[in-house]
Amino acid sequence: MQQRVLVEMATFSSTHCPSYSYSSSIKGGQNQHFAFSSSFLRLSVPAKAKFFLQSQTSSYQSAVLMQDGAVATKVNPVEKETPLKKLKNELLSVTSSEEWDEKACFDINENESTVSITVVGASGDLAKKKIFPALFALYYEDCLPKHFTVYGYARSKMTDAELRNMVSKTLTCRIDKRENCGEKMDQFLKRCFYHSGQYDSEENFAQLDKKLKEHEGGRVSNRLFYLSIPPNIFIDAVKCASLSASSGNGWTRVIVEKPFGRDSESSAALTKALKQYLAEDQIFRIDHYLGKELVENLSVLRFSNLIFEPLWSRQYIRNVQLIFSEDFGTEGRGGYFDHYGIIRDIMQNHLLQILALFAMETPVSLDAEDIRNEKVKVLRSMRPLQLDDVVIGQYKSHTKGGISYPAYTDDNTVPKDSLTPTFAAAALFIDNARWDGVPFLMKAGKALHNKRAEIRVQFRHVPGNLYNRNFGTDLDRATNELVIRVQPDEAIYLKINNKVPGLGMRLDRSNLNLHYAARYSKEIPDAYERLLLDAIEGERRLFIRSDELDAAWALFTPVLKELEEKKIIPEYYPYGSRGPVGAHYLAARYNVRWGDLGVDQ
Ligand SMILES: NC(=O)C1=CN([C@@H]2O[C@H](COP(=O)(O)OP(=O)(O)OC[C@H]3O[C@@H](n4cnc5c(N)ncnc54)[C@H](OP(=O)(O)O)[C@@H]3O)[C@@H](O)[C@H]2O)C=CC1
Ligand SMILES: O=C1O[C@H](COP(=O)(O)O)[C@@H](O)[C@H](O)[C@H]1O
Repeated sequence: MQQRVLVEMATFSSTHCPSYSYSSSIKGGQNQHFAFSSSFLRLSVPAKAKFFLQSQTSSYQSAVLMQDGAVATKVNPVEKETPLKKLKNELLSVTSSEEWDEKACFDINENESTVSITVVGASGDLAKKKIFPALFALYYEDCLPKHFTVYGYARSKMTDAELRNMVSKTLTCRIDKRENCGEKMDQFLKRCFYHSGQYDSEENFAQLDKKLKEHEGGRVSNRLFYLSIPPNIFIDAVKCASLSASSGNGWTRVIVEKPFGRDSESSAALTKALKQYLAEDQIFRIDHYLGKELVENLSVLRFSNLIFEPLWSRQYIRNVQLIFSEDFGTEGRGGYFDHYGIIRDIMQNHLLQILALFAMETPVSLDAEDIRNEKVKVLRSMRPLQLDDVVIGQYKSHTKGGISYPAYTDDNTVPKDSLTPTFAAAALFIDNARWDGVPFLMKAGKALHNKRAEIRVQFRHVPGNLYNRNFGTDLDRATNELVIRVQPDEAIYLKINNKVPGLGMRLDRSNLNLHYAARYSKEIPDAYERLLLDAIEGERRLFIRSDELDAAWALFTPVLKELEEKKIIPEYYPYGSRGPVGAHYLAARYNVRWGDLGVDQ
């Protein structure tokens, strides 16, 4: 008996979804922009056909091995008219017709497959603020498959109409495309439903399953569960969703929100528990910073510009700074935050992910596994953070212009004697040939003077600089600095020295500036849009693999334990200030000045 495998083909057509392109991730593909389309072909074929398909990179631009040995192939869009016939003929040319079962071959076209997206924790903050608006934006941009249903699931009692009313208050339209917005919203809301249930009730999830099946109407059903719930109930929800509401004939994927544990042990326990119910390739651990436009652009900047990559090492780079600041406090999330603190909330994930993309070696390809392999390697080359290399702070109340701003511990859900840091600065090092000795400084804080996320790359001094005397004693001011402003007001600018026009010889500092708002009229999509679309597409590049997570926790767990065991008291800083002065001393120890605090930022 021949071993049989499942082959899945998706034909891509040029939809209106402009924000999405697969061209970059397809080996041998041309630079075409094409996007999600739900036309699938699923075949049960003899195993040898699988290898045939994988070799057909000209007709089938990529063949990706999926769970259970299935192969997902993406078909060249120009051939989208005849995928079934073409594939069948080509399969027949390498196998005899009796070898494959005609009955097991079925065409899952637009009318026969569906995607159900269940937002678990639909009544919560993240669902309202980010997930429903992102789903609507995808719908508005024509990026969702033809047949999709959105289900809200939570314990709160709500009717479909009440959910729709709640969701409608959060939806906005793209600034540059307001046409038919109201109409589109109504259409989207009609596809949204609600089911009330407990997170640990298989019975309640079975009821959800029944409702999903009614919407799926016998089509091949693909199901995405977005766990937008507190971490202590992740496992219950995964267990119930997987046992009682998995798809019977399509894929089932689960997006898991951070925090993924609070140290190495709890993270490993979470991974182990998740893997009781899901395979690794069904788990999509989200770090929404990876979906931000300028974070995605990091690889393009590095690997498609000749001028940057040669400079990307200890030879030319003096230090790298990863800076996150928010101009508001924990506001309503104090209960969650106090258990985690800023190092776990921002540094161990968002900033470290940016660092990994910034510092990794060139991946073999743009495939998810190749990129994630390189990220793991660089994380594993890093030295665990030392207590001496960390400064922590906590905001205290402050009155400015007659307005009084609260202290962190004024939050009712935070213990009055909490030592949880709301600010931290840290110096990290990568012990590999490229980065040996280069400090990677991180700074993250809440209730600071501004809201910003950026990467600053400070280059070395020009050796034997002919113009040294024009700079005075402050040579640092004359060095080049590359700033990648992730948010707000996305930009990439390079600080250079130039001559002030005129007869004299005065030098000036100027910015070569790629300012996104000036360069592109299109609004930048929210990170959650990109990530949701990727999860629907099965694209894992921007999600965290379990070994990445282990490596990330290994760097921070010892110092987090030490801070807690030694009950290190944070340095208090006023709400709305630039944070504790200790951050400057830490940077100074490595001859660094924070770039965001200079006169010409
Ligand atoms: N909010 C944000 O900005 C961000 C959140 N996250 C992560 O996303 C997830 C969701 O966040 P968020 O929406 O803020 O969370 P919420 O605290 O708003 O919780 C979401 C929903 O879960 C249910 N819930 C809350 N507490 C409990 C509990 N103790 N036991 C059982 N159910 C509970 C509630 O629904 P009901 O009572 O109706 O069942 C609530 O509406 C969390 O893991 C969070 O860490 C990550 C990044 C940013
Ligand atoms: O994950 C988190 O991120 C937000 C900041 O996200 P942003 O996209 O608005 O920059 C932060 O406020 C929150 O504490 C943290 O959990």
